[in-house]
Amino acid sequence: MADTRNRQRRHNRGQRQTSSRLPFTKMHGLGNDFVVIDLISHPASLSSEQIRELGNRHRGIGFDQLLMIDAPNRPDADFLYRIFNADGSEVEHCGNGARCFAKYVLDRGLIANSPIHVETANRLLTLHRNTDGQVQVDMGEPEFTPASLPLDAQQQDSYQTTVNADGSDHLIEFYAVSMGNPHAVLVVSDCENAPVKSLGARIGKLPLFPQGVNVGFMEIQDRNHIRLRVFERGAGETEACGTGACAAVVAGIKAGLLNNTVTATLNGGQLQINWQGEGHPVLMTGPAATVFEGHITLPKRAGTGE
Ligand SMILES: N[C@H](CCC[C@H](N)C(=O)O)C(=O)O
Repeated sequence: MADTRNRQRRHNRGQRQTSSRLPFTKMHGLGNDFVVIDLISHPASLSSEQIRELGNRHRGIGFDQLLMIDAPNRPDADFLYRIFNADGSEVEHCGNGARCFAKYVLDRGLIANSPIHVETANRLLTLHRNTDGQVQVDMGEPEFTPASLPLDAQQQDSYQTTVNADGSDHLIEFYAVSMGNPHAVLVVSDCENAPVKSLGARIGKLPLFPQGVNVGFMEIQDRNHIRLRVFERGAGETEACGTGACAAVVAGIKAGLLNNTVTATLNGGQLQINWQGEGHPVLMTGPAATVFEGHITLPKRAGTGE
């Protein structure tokens, strides 16, 4: 049944007519904010320039990421999930966005109930909305090979490099983790006062990371609690980063610093992260919120009389 529906959806995608008024929903996960558009119900295509303009917090709607809901390519998925940073770059994963994705499709009846199987650029996520409204995401397994980020280095348990920021050289040590998207995790003694914006921006531009990287600054409070701030690739420091929280906890567990279930406190609130070790997926649980609905007015297409 689902596959018949998805075959029809994929067929419709081939017939894509660009709508001139495109409905959107503004959502957030712990203050990491999103514009969500449903391309199954409202076929449209957006250029990276249009995405950048929509992401502008003064001239557009404003968001950290734009999330697109579309018909899946895989027969074992209910939906396709595409993610674009505010700078217009398309990326592989967004954890806070996945929780909002689940809320969106369930609230609108695009699917009757959990579990929801969601195809991304490089993995299959499973989303469950709990009775308390929180959403649990099976984020897939972390990867540590340099090629999985990518990271231009030989594989090690941790990496060291020198970064120039704020006019001086900083020798940094970081863990490299892929959650489908790349993360460099630094352990710091004082998260509140860490140079997240200056150092995060510089690390993100290092040639070590040919496709950029999300930079996490993790303070270990005890074996079950961390404080985390993330300078995100393509968005800057955000209120929260779901994949960043997963990457940080995985790095801490792998380094023997954390237990298997950790509460991560980000600027915008808390996420529960669980990882049972290599060969297991990372489970992330947290909230999702809808803020408002609106319409994007797209430029009329030449020759269509729209
Ligand atoms: N900036 C990330 C994508 C969004 C991740 C974040 N918002 C999350 O909740 O995981 C990247 O370029 O890989």
